[in-house]
Amino acid sequence: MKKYRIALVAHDHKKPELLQWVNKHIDVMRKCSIVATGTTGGLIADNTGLTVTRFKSGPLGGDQQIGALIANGELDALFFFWDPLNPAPHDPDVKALLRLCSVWNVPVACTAATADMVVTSPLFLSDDYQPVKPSYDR
Ligand SMILES: O=C(CO)COP(=O)(O)O
Repeated sequence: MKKYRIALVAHDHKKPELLQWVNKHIDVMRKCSIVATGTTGGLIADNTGLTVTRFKSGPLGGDQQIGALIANGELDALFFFWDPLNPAPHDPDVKALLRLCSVWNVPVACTAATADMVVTSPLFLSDDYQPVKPSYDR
């Protein structure tokens, strides 16, 4: 079974929800190779024992670092619990990250409910399933 390469990101008010979600799916998470933005990654590593590769904090470029993974075909799914109720200083980066998921057909879950469905799908962790990678003529 291949190691699924996932990214975990949450804005501050959503961090408790993401941590709870990670613990709920801890067995699946152990089968994944996990990257995260800085503060999110620290929180998850400290509270779950999972190994997490931490990038910069979101406002300092962490979202863009994850975007680079997507552009390079190095990420299988993004779990991004962004905050719909509080403005982020780096909102352009947030939009850019979500946009790249659409550009490259990368599964992205922005709510715990969607994230539940993604990780419980038989396609998740499956060696057989490869999402169509769009090719762009430019
Ligand atoms: O701001 C973020 C995503 O846009 C998350 O960054 P932190 O994980 O460092 O809080």
